[in-house]
Amino acid sequence: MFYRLKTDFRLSIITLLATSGLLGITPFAVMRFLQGNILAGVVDLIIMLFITACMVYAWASGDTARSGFFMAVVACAGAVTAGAVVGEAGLFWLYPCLVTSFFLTEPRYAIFINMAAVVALMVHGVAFSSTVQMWSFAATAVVVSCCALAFAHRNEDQRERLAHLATIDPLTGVKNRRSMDEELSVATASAARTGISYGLVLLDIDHFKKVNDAHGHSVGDEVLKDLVALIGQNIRKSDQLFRFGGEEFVLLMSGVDQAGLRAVMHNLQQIMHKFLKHPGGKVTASFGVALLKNGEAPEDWLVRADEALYKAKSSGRDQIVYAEEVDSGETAAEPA
Ligand SMILES: Nc1nc2c(ncn2[C@@H]2O[C@H](COP(=O)(O)OP(=O)(O)OP(=O)(O)O)[C@@H](O)[C@H]2O)c(=O)[nH]1
Repeated sequence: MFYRLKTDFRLSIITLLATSGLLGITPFAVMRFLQGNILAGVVDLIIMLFITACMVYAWASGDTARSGFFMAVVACAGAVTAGAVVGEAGLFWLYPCLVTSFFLTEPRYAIFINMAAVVALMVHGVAFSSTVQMWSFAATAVVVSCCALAFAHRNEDQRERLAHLATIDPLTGVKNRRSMDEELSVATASAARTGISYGLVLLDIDHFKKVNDAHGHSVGDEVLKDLVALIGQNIRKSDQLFRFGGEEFVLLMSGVDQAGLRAVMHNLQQIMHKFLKHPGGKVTASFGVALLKNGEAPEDWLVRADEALYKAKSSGRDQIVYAEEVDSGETAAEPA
């Protein structure tokens, strides 16, 4: 539960608004029934019921876009009804609703909902004691909405940037290990559902420490960037490259069979031989390749590719080793 609240921003806003709304409205509902103002009490009850329904729907379905939209509509409609039924005192409820609209639903919907709420109250008119008060209310409602829009927009922007930073390797611009874990799970689930075959390549640059030691870390960084650019130019759009860590990368390919995988790997190795260089000469890499088995878990798949990579390293480096051959005990290193 706390995990969902931490990771789903809109769900947390829906929960916060619903909880504070219920806590805030309950005493007024009780007071109105005690004072004999049955209509206002029933309105409060209906609003509370709708708010609860929206929150329960959001938690149960995970569809926070729809429940957020309805929550914004319910909150604003409730505030308008409160203004219409209890008059001036009810107007204050609209302000928090105008602000939260922008956190519950898309800006264009929030603007529309907020405008509709303000116009409805103005057309009804009964809540205002004078025309000046009515226009002051309209002006302050617009100012509050504009500030909320700007704040929500900035907040969304920063959340997107943070999400991007959390999944991208800053040096090479490819996705990081965290994204890889997610994508491997997606791939294994998709293979089980659709039967599409997936290939996994673990690639490790050979003697990279020597490149750093001999030419400096910045040259090493350039080699990593060149490698990523080179691979990016020679794989399909649907293939994904991840930085596994240090000088190790993972290439995830979809819709490949054993023969296709061998052709791609051979081509990649040739291209690296031809184009990947540092000031002292050629840069080579070792590859561990594994085709996803039926029903295999992502961790086991990765372990097989890692074992193949280990074999490639121990067989002299600059080699491609296929996990199937390691499994069957063949000496599988494919020489350069
Ligand atoms: N320039 C640079 N170097 C890095 C980066 N990340 C890791 N390294 C270096 O990569 C080197 C990896 O060294 P090792 O693990 O010994 O591997 P290796 O020298 O490639 O040897 P083999 O893999 O056995 O062929 C270390 O020197 C790290 O400092 C990075 O982002 N930039």
